[in-house]
Amino acid sequence: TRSTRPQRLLKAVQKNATRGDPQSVISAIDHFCRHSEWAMNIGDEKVVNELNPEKVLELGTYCGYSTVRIARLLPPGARLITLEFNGDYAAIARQVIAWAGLEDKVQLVEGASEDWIPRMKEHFGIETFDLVFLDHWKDRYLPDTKLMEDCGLLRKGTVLLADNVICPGVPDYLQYVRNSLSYKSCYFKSHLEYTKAEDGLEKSVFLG
Ligand SMILES: Cn1ncc2cc([C@H](O)c3cccc(CNC(=O)c4cc(-c5ccc(F)cc5)cc(O)c4O)c3)ccc21
Ligand SMILES: [Mg+2]
Repeated sequence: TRSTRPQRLLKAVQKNATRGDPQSVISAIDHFCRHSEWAMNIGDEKVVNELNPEKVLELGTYCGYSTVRIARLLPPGARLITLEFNGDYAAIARQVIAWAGLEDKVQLVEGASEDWIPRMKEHFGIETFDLVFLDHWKDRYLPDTKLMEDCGLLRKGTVLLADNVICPGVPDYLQYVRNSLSYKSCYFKSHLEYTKAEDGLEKSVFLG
């Protein structure tokens, strides 16, 4: 059977990127996807460099592109936990993350966000996160944000960074973080990966 797109992406990484060099992995994926200048270029690097987060949660790994972009910027000892629901994507992402040499900073967990968010404390010993990157099913952004609040995983200053707030769009989540007194929210305009369609990231700081 034909290879899948994630399998072809992994082959491109193993062919074109240097093992242990995260930047070369990012360039190989950009080249493979012909990524235009993506919201990730504005959002992740700026936010991660400003924040210097120790504990990062990513909801939605896919092939590990944003995982590598964020993890390569983390200081020594910092950890990124990334949740991926789809086993095929998780298998590819593990190899992309390993190729980048970031496996000791990243923990990839297979499963659904709603199952794993309540287990962060007892399973990973994580009290609160400094940064959460939301990039999974768009109808899960809001319920999972409320779940993280209820589980006490957000502290004063925790930053939520949400991808695709315009396309495919997450209207219920946007309405919530922009109107809730518990968040200070701002929008980074960009465009959807591979296209010229408008998209953007919403950065929301939890006020406690
Ligand atoms: C519960 N749970 N917990 C963890 C978790 C992880 C997953 C998977 O990683 C997964 C699989 C498929 C799709 C997504 C969401 N992503 C998208 O749907 C998306 C779409 C577009 C776009 C935009 C315009 C188009 F025309 C087509 C696609 C652009 C984007 O950047 C996206 O992120 C996430 C699923 C549920 C999960
Ligand atoms: Mg996305």
